[in-house]
This record gives sequence, C-alpha cells and structure tokens, in this order.
Amino acid sequence: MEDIQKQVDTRNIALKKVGIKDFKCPISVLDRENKSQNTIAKIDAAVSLSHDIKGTHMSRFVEIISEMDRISPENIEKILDNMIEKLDSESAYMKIDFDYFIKKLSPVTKIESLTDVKCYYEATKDEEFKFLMGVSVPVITLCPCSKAISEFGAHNQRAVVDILVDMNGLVWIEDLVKIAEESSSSPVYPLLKRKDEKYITEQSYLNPRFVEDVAREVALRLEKTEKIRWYSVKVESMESIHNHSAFAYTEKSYI
Ligand SMILES: Nc1nc2c(ncn2[C@@H]2O[C@H](COP(=O)(O)OP(=O)(O)OP(=O)(O)O)[C@@H](O)[C@H]2O)c(=O)[nH]1
Repeated sequence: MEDIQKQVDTRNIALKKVGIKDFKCPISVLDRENKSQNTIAKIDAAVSLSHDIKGTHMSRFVEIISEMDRISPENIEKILDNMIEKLDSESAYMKIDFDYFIKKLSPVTKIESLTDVKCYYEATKDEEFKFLMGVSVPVITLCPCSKAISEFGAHNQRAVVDILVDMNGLVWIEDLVKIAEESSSSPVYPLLKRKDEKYITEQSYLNPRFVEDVAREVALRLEKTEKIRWYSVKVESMESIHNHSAFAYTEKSYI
C-alpha cells in the first residue's frame, strides 16, 4: 500500500508543529490528597517535520498517547522522547487540558463538596525539556471604586485567575488555587447555605479588589514560592456593569 506521508517534499518548507488536536482520553493525574485522580484529558500532540518529508504519521500519536499511564512531568518527558523517536523528528510538543477536582468546605457550615478547576500541562522537548503547568481559578472580585463612591453596595462579579508556572520541583494545583483565592475578594464555592452566603457577601465587601490588585497579590505570593522559577498571571473580571471584561496581566522575567 502506498505510503504518501513518506514521499519527498520539494518545497523546502519545514513545519514547526504537525500532529493531532483535541484528542480525548481518560488519564490519571497526581493528586495531593489521594495520590492520583482519574479525569478526562483533551490532548494536542505534535512534532516538527523536516522540509523534505510530505507528512507525519498521525496514527502513531494515538498509539503513543494510548500507552500513557499516570501523567506527571517525568513521564511526559518520556512520552515526548517516544514521539521524537517514533516519528523520526527533532522536537515534540504536547498540551494536556483537564478538569481537576478539589474538595472544598463551605466557609461557615463546613460542608464538604467538590469543585472543578481547569488545568493544563504544556510541554516541549527539543535540545531541552520545558514543562509548564496552568490553572484557571474562579474567584469573586468586588470593585474598590464602586464601593468608595456609592452610598451602599458595590458591583462585584466572578473573575478568573489564570496562573502559568515553570517549576523546579513539584507545585501542587491546590497551592496555586489557594494563592488565587487569597488574592481575590472571596473564593467561590459549589455549596453554600444561607449562613455561608452571608459570610462571603460580607467577606467580599471587606476585601475590594481591582483586577490589578489580584494580579499583584498573586505575583507577590508566587515570588515567595521557591519551587517556581517563572510565572505569568492573567486576571479577567467579567464585569457585572459592562458587556465586556476588565483584565490585568503580568509575568516574571526569566532570571
Ligand atoms: N500527515 C497527515 N496525515 C493525515 C492527514 N489527514 C489524515 N491523515 C492520517 O493518515 C493516517 C494514516 O497514516 P499513518 O499514520 O502513517 O498510517 P500508517 O502508514 O498505516 O502507519 P505507520 O506504519 O505507523 O506509518 C490516518 O490516521 C489519518 O489520520 C494529514 O493532513 N496529514
């Protein structure tokens, strides 16, 4: 059977990434409390393609991903090495998006429930291995300006804190969630009784935060986290008084 992918290409254009996108499969990730947590991943996987080869062998990505067991920085590097070898390439890339579930206690009634946090691992292997972990944490922001100029009340809304880190050691997802929540007007919770709702309404009012405040508070805490050598922070507040968001972004320059 003819192997079109193997044909020579003469246009002299190398491709940085060729592969598969949005491949879904069950995975198991590290979990601080229970050692591992089963979830569903959406995976992009790619390799570089030399200028003189017509196409990559897409089926091999699925073969390699299907052999994956628990996802951790160590075994992601092995998977990328496997992709480089099996697809005869110089570099490999993988992005793994997944929902991670964290136990939360309601603030006053202390009732336990599970909340989901969108996370992703993004890894590249060429001469070196680069691994980034990202979390998107939903929080509440209450506007300091609205509070200061109003007789009563202040506009407040859900916001999302996106933290991306380059780690030199294991940083737990739970620790990044805690940093985001401590930096905002209040965390959000899956389960709230009226006593809890009263508490977070007042807690938010006592902790007004611009998006700029949240970004700076998160950056301050990440600076103090020794296992983080680089980070970026993006805070987007879905403003309740506008049909657009407010946002703030910062990142640490690599030393
Ligand atoms: N490179 C490339 N492959 C594609 C494209 N569209 C479909 N294919 C894939 O071609 C694949 C089959 O090619 P290979 O993966 O090389 O399959 P194979 O040659 O039988 O398997 P190997 O012996 O491992 O190379 C199918 O899985 C399709 O997904 C495309 O745009 N580019």
